[in-house]
Amino acid sequence: MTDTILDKIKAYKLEEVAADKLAKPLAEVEADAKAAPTVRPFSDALHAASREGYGLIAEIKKASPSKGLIREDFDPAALAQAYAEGGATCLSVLTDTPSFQGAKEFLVQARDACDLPVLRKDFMYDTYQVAEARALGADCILIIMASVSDTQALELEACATEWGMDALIEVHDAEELERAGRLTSTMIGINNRNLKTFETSLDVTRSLSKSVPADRIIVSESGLNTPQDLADMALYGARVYLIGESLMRQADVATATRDLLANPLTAGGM
Ligand SMILES: O=P(O)(O)OC[C@@H](O)[C@@H](O)c1c[nH]c2ccccc12
Repeated sequence: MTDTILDKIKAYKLEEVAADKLAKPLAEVEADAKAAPTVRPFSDALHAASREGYGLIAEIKKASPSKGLIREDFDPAALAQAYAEGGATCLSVLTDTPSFQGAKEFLVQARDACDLPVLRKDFMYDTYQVAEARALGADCILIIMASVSDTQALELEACATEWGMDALIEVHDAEELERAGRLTSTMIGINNRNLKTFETSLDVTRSLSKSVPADRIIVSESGLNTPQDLADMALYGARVYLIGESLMRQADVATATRDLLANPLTAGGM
């Protein structure tokens, strides 16, 4: 069977982590993590925002494997400030370089420029990467169920908890959602994009949302463009959104963010 994009990413990521461990041993990363700025509550902020209106995790994303370069004029600090000004609840910063032209340094720059909690958006396999996330200042990590075993997911989640961080558990089908139920994190990200094919459809949130237990909060991820898309997802119980490309393509990111979040479908008004 030919490798999927996700298989290829996993292969280079494991090599990268092995090289990073040689360049900077775990003990040093842990020392940096202990000295890092205090954790900002990520999931609490989203819970609170989604009770009032919508919660938004706004993504700082320069490029992607499916779209190539998304934003030429790319300054993580300025983008973080624009997102905060536009009313984003949290930030997501891509730290993967080969596929997304991201960088670890972008996370540091974005977080320093605002008060928002920050998700390290990367492909996580090893608890070394979790300690590294905290050392960079991250407040939350991503666990992609399509790319890890149950044991790995549990290890990554436990490590995030030890460092005081939250975890966003990403799923794309019913089986992954079922596996996510074995973890304790309350944030379930339903990725509308299939990371093996890059096919994107909001039907993924429409169909999986009904199987998410009531004590979890749904984050609808990817392919969201308009206020109508958000209202549509809200009808399926998703009041928190992870959005990158459609905002990254705007000249005025603060205004675009504000416009996207205006007039939310009120909670209970369904
Ligand atoms: O740019 P979009 O279509 O708004 O999507 C954002 C985010 O959901 C997407 O970047 C993403 C979701 N899960 C991921 C896992 C790895 C890398 C990237 C992602």
